[in-house]
Amino acid sequence: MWRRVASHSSLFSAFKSSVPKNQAAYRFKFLEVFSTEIETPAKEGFSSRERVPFITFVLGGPGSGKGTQCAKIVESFGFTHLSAGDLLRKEISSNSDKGAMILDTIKEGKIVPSEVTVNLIQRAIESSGNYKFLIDGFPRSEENRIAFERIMGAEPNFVLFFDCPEDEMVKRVLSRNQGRVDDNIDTIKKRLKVFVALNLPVINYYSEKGKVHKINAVGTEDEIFEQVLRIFSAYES
Ligand SMILES: Nc1ncnc2c1ncn2[C@@H]1O[C@H](COP(=O)(O)OP(=O)(O)OP(=O)(O)O)[C@@H](O)[C@H]1O
Ligand SMILES: O=c1ccn([C@@H]2O[C@H](COP(=O)(O)O)[C@@H](O)[C@H]2O)c(=O)[nH]1
Ligand SMILES: [Mg+2]
Repeated sequence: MWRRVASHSSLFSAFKSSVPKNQAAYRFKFLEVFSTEIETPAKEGFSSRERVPFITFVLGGPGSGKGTQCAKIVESFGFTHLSAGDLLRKEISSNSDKGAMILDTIKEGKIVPSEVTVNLIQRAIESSGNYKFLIDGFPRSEENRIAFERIMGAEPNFVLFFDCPEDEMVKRVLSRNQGRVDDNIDTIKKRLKVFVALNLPVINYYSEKGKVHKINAVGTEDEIFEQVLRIFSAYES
Protein backbone atom coordinates (compact mmCIF):
# COMPACT_ATOMS: atom_id res chain seq x y z
CA MET A 1 0.00 0.00 0.00
CA TRP A 2 1.30 3.44 -0.89
CA ARG A 3 0.22 6.13 1.43
CA ARG A 4 1.31 9.70 1.00
CA VAL A 5 2.87 10.77 4.29
CA ALA A 6 4.59 14.01 3.28
CA SER A 7 3.45 17.08 1.44
CA HIS A 8 6.24 16.83 -1.12
CA SER A 9 7.44 13.39 -1.99
CA SER A 10 11.00 13.14 -3.23
CA LEU A 11 10.29 9.53 -4.16
CA PHE A 12 7.72 10.95 -6.51
CA SER A 13 10.35 13.08 -8.24
CA ALA A 14 12.79 10.19 -8.11
CA PHE A 15 10.40 7.98 -9.99
CA LYS A 16 9.45 10.79 -12.32
CA SER A 17 13.05 11.29 -13.33
CA SER A 18 13.69 7.57 -13.77
CA VAL A 19 10.85 7.05 -16.21
CA PRO A 20 11.85 7.32 -19.88
CA LYS A 21 10.34 10.35 -21.63
CA ASN A 22 8.46 8.21 -24.12
CA GLN A 23 6.52 6.44 -21.37
CA ALA A 24 4.08 9.23 -20.70
CA ALA A 25 1.31 6.93 -19.49
CA TYR A 26 3.71 5.30 -17.07
CA ARG A 27 4.81 8.67 -15.74
CA PHE A 28 1.22 9.82 -15.46
CA LYS A 29 0.38 6.81 -13.34
CA PHE A 30 3.07 7.76 -10.83
CA LEU A 31 1.71 11.28 -10.75
CA GLU A 32 -1.73 9.95 -10.05
CA VAL A 33 -0.51 7.70 -7.26
CA PHE A 34 1.56 10.30 -5.48
CA SER A 35 -0.62 13.31 -5.87
CA THR A 36 -3.58 11.89 -4.01
CA GLU A 37 -4.14 12.32 -0.29
CA ILE A 38 -6.33 9.21 -0.28
CA GLU A 39 -4.90 5.94 0.90
CA THR A 40 -4.30 3.86 -2.20
CA PRO A 41 -5.03 0.21 -1.49
CA ALA A 42 -2.40 -2.17 -2.81
CA LYS A 43 -5.05 -4.63 -3.92
CA GLU A 44 -3.23 -4.95 -7.21
CA GLY A 45 -0.02 -6.35 -5.74
CA PHE A 46 3.25 -5.94 -7.59
CA SER A 47 2.44 -7.36 -10.99
CA SER A 48 -0.22 -4.85 -11.82
CA ARG A 49 -0.12 -3.40 -15.32
CA GLU A 50 0.13 0.05 -13.72
CA ARG A 51 3.63 -0.73 -12.39
CA VAL A 52 2.90 1.14 -9.17
CA PRO A 53 5.98 1.35 -6.93
CA PHE A 54 6.11 -1.58 -4.53
CA ILE A 55 8.43 -1.69 -1.53
CA THR A 56 9.20 -4.56 0.82
CA PHE A 57 11.37 -4.02 3.87
CA VAL A 58 13.34 -7.19 4.66
CA LEU A 59 14.25 -7.31 8.34
CA GLY A 60 15.80 -9.77 10.77
CA GLY A 61 18.89 -10.07 12.95
CA PRO A 62 22.46 -10.39 11.64
CA GLY A 63 22.86 -13.65 9.77
CA SER A 64 19.15 -14.47 9.77
CA GLY A 65 19.33 -15.06 6.00
CA LYS A 66 17.93 -11.83 4.56
CA GLY A 67 20.47 -11.51 1.74
CA THR A 68 20.25 -15.20 0.85
CA GLN A 69 16.47 -15.12 0.52
CA CYS A 70 16.46 -11.75 -1.29
CA ALA A 71 18.61 -13.29 -4.05
CA LYS A 72 15.96 -15.98 -4.52
CA ILE A 73 13.11 -13.45 -4.55
CA VAL A 74 14.93 -11.45 -7.24
CA GLU A 75 15.22 -14.60 -9.39
CA SER A 76 11.55 -15.53 -9.02
CA PHE A 77 9.80 -12.17 -8.92
CA GLY A 78 12.08 -9.61 -10.60
CA PHE A 79 12.54 -7.29 -7.64
CA THR A 80 15.57 -5.01 -7.32
CA HIS A 81 17.51 -5.98 -4.18
CA LEU A 82 18.88 -3.02 -2.23
CA SER A 83 20.88 -4.13 0.79
CA ALA A 84 21.47 -1.04 2.95
CA GLY A 85 24.62 -2.70 4.34
CA ASP A 86 25.95 -3.35 0.82
CA LEU A 87 25.23 0.26 -0.20
CA LEU A 88 27.16 1.48 2.85
CA ARG A 89 30.06 -0.91 2.15
CA LYS A 90 30.14 0.33 -1.46
CA GLU A 91 30.31 3.89 -0.15
CA ILE A 92 33.35 2.91 1.94
CA SER A 93 35.14 1.36 -1.04
CA SER A 94 34.35 4.37 -3.25
CA ASN A 95 36.53 6.57 -1.01
CA SER A 96 33.64 8.91 -0.31
CA ASP A 97 34.18 11.57 2.36
CA LYS A 98 31.76 9.65 4.56
CA GLY A 99 33.65 6.36 4.13
CA ALA A 100 35.71 6.57 7.32
CA MET A 101 32.69 7.44 9.47
CA ILE A 102 30.66 4.59 7.93
CA LEU A 103 33.49 2.10 8.45
CA ASP A 104 33.90 3.08 12.13
CA THR A 105 30.14 2.77 12.65
CA ILE A 106 29.98 -0.67 11.03
CA LYS A 107 32.96 -1.93 13.05
CA GLU A 108 31.11 -0.89 16.21
CA GLY A 109 27.87 -2.49 15.05
CA LYS A 110 26.15 0.89 15.38
CA ILE A 111 23.75 2.63 13.00
CA VAL A 112 24.87 5.10 10.35
CA PRO A 113 22.99 8.46 10.42
CA SER A 114 19.61 8.10 8.75
CA GLU A 115 20.02 10.75 6.06
CA VAL A 116 23.19 9.04 4.76
CA THR A 117 21.46 5.67 4.33
CA VAL A 118 18.18 7.07 3.02
CA ASN A 119 20.06 9.11 0.41
CA LEU A 120 21.94 6.01 -0.77
CA ILE A 121 18.68 4.05 -1.00
CA GLN A 122 16.97 6.91 -2.81
CA ARG A 123 19.77 7.14 -5.39
CA ALA A 124 19.70 3.38 -5.93
CA ILE A 125 15.93 3.47 -6.45
CA GLU A 126 16.26 6.33 -8.93
CA SER A 127 18.87 4.59 -11.02
CA SER A 128 17.27 1.13 -10.94
CA GLY A 129 14.68 1.55 -13.69
CA ASN A 130 12.54 -0.91 -11.70
CA TYR A 131 9.43 -0.28 -9.64
CA LYS A 132 9.59 -3.17 -7.14
CA PHE A 133 12.20 -3.14 -4.41
CA LEU A 134 13.48 -5.29 -1.59
CA ILE A 135 15.08 -2.99 0.95
CA ASP A 136 17.20 -5.35 3.00
CA GLY A 137 18.43 -4.49 6.50
CA PHE A 138 16.67 -1.12 6.64
CA PRO A 139 15.07 0.63 8.53
CA ARG A 140 17.33 -0.30 11.43
CA SER A 141 15.67 2.00 13.97
CA GLU A 142 12.56 4.08 14.49
CA GLU A 143 14.65 7.12 13.54
CA ASN A 144 15.59 5.40 10.24
CA ARG A 145 11.95 4.55 9.61
CA ILE A 146 10.71 8.07 10.24
CA ALA A 147 13.45 9.55 8.03
CA PHE A 148 12.58 7.15 5.18
CA GLU A 149 8.88 7.93 5.38
CA ARG A 150 9.57 11.68 5.53
CA ILE A 151 12.13 11.83 2.71
CA MET A 152 10.53 9.29 0.39
CA GLY A 153 6.94 10.13 1.29
CA ALA A 154 6.00 6.46 1.36
CA GLU A 155 5.61 3.39 3.53
CA PRO A 156 6.45 -0.20 2.62
CA ASN A 157 3.74 -2.38 1.15
CA PHE A 158 4.78 -5.06 3.59
CA VAL A 159 7.64 -6.19 5.79
CA LEU A 160 9.31 -9.61 5.83
CA PHE A 161 10.73 -10.51 9.21
CA PHE A 162 13.20 -13.40 9.37
CA ASP A 163 12.86 -14.72 12.89
CA CYS A 164 15.97 -16.65 13.91
CA PRO A 165 17.41 -17.68 17.30
CA GLU A 166 20.54 -15.80 18.34
CA ASP A 167 22.78 -18.89 18.57
CA GLU A 168 21.90 -19.82 14.97
CA MET A 169 22.58 -16.25 13.77
CA VAL A 170 25.98 -16.21 15.52
CA LYS A 171 26.89 -19.58 14.00
CA ARG A 172 25.97 -18.42 10.49
CA VAL A 173 27.78 -15.09 10.71
CA LEU A 174 30.95 -16.67 12.06
CA SER A 175 31.05 -19.16 9.19
CA ARG A 176 30.10 -16.63 6.49
CA ASN A 177 33.67 -16.04 5.33
CA GLN A 178 33.07 -12.97 3.17
CA GLY A 179 35.78 -10.89 4.84
CA ARG A 180 33.32 -8.49 6.47
CA VAL A 181 34.90 -6.30 9.20
CA ASP A 182 31.87 -6.87 11.44
CA ASP A 183 31.78 -10.69 11.20
CA ASN A 184 33.64 -11.30 14.47
CA ILE A 185 32.24 -12.32 17.83
CA ASP A 186 32.71 -8.92 19.52
CA THR A 187 30.89 -6.98 16.81
CA ILE A 188 28.20 -9.65 16.45
CA LYS A 189 27.33 -9.29 20.15
CA LYS A 190 26.97 -5.54 19.66
CA ARG A 191 24.87 -5.98 16.50
CA LEU A 192 22.55 -8.37 18.30
CA LYS A 193 22.03 -5.84 21.12
CA VAL A 194 21.35 -3.07 18.61
CA PHE A 195 18.90 -5.36 16.77
CA VAL A 196 16.88 -6.00 19.93
CA ALA A 197 16.99 -2.42 21.21
CA LEU A 198 16.44 -0.50 17.96
CA ASN A 199 15.30 -2.78 15.13
CA LEU A 200 12.64 -4.84 16.91
CA PRO A 201 10.62 -1.67 17.68
CA VAL A 202 10.40 -1.03 13.91
CA ILE A 203 9.11 -4.57 13.37
CA ASN A 204 6.59 -4.07 16.19
CA TYR A 205 5.49 -0.76 14.69
CA TYR A 206 4.69 -2.33 11.32
CA SER A 207 3.25 -5.41 13.00
CA GLU A 208 0.68 -3.23 14.74
CA LYS A 209 -0.21 -1.87 11.29
CA GLY A 210 -0.75 -5.44 10.03
CA LYS A 211 2.16 -5.23 7.59
CA VAL A 212 4.54 -7.88 8.92
CA HIS A 213 4.96 -11.40 7.52
CA LYS A 214 7.03 -13.40 9.98
CA ILE A 215 9.18 -16.18 8.56
CA ASN A 216 10.64 -19.01 10.62
CA ALA A 217 14.25 -18.58 9.52
CA VAL A 218 15.45 -21.97 10.80
CA GLY A 219 15.72 -24.73 8.22
CA THR A 220 17.32 -25.19 4.87
CA GLU A 221 17.44 -22.26 2.45
CA ASP A 222 14.84 -24.02 0.29
CA GLU A 223 12.51 -24.68 3.22
CA ILE A 224 12.63 -21.03 4.16
CA PHE A 225 12.09 -19.97 0.58
CA GLU A 226 8.89 -22.06 0.48
CA GLN A 227 7.43 -19.75 3.15
CA VAL A 228 8.69 -16.67 1.28
CA LEU A 229 7.26 -17.95 -1.99
CA ARG A 230 3.79 -18.33 -0.49
CA ILE A 231 3.84 -14.71 0.68
CA PHE A 232 5.07 -13.20 -2.59
CA SER A 233 2.75 -15.35 -4.66
CA ALA A 234 -0.19 -13.86 -2.77
CA TYR A 235 0.88 -10.36 -3.85
CA GLU A 236 1.41 -11.37 -7.47
CA SER A 237 -1.62 -10.22 -9.40
N1 LIG B 1 18.80 -21.35 5.97
C1 LIG B 1 20.11 -21.27 6.16
N2 LIG B 1 20.75 -22.24 6.84
C2 LIG B 1 22.09 -22.17 7.06
N3 LIG B 1 22.87 -21.15 6.65
C3 LIG B 1 22.27 -20.16 5.98
C4 LIG B 1 20.87 -20.16 5.70
N4 LIG B 1 20.57 -19.03 5.03
C5 LIG B 1 21.70 -18.37 4.88
N5 LIG B 1 22.73 -19.03 5.43
C6 LIG B 1 24.14 -18.62 5.50
O1 LIG B 1 24.25 -17.79 6.65
C7 LIG B 1 25.10 -16.68 6.39
C8 LIG B 1 24.30 -15.40 6.61
O2 LIG B 1 23.30 -15.32 5.63
P1 LIG B 1 22.92 -13.91 4.97
O3 LIG B 1 24.17 -13.23 4.57
O4 LIG B 1 21.89 -14.16 3.96
O5 LIG B 1 22.28 -13.20 6.26
P2 LIG B 1 21.84 -11.69 6.46
O6 LIG B 1 20.57 -11.72 7.21
O7 LIG B 1 21.85 -10.96 5.16
O8 LIG B 1 22.99 -11.17 7.41
P3 LIG B 1 23.51 -9.67 7.66
O9 LIG B 1 22.42 -8.92 8.33
O10 LIG B 1 24.68 -9.85 8.56
O11 LIG B 1 23.87 -9.11 6.31
C9 LIG B 1 25.61 -16.85 4.96
O12 LIG B 1 26.87 -17.46 4.98
C10 LIG B 1 24.57 -17.77 4.32
O13 LIG B 1 25.13 -18.57 3.30
O1 LIG C 1 20.41 0.74 7.37
C1 LIG C 1 21.51 0.35 7.77
C2 LIG C 1 22.07 -0.87 7.39
C3 LIG C 1 23.29 -1.24 7.88
N1 LIG C 1 23.97 -0.42 8.71
C4 LIG C 1 25.31 -0.79 9.20
O2 LIG C 1 25.88 -1.79 8.38
C5 LIG C 1 26.12 -2.98 9.14
C6 LIG C 1 25.95 -4.18 8.29
O3 LIG C 1 24.62 -4.25 7.82
P1 LIG C 1 24.04 -5.62 7.19
O4 LIG C 1 22.59 -5.38 6.96
O5 LIG C 1 24.28 -6.67 8.21
O6 LIG C 1 24.80 -5.87 5.93
C7 LIG C 1 25.19 -2.86 10.34
O7 LIG C 1 25.60 -3.59 11.47
C8 LIG C 1 25.27 -1.35 10.61
O8 LIG C 1 26.46 -1.00 11.26
C9 LIG C 1 23.43 0.78 9.10
O9 LIG C 1 24.04 1.54 9.88
N2 LIG C 1 22.22 1.14 8.62
MG1 LIG D 1 22.93 -9.24 4.51
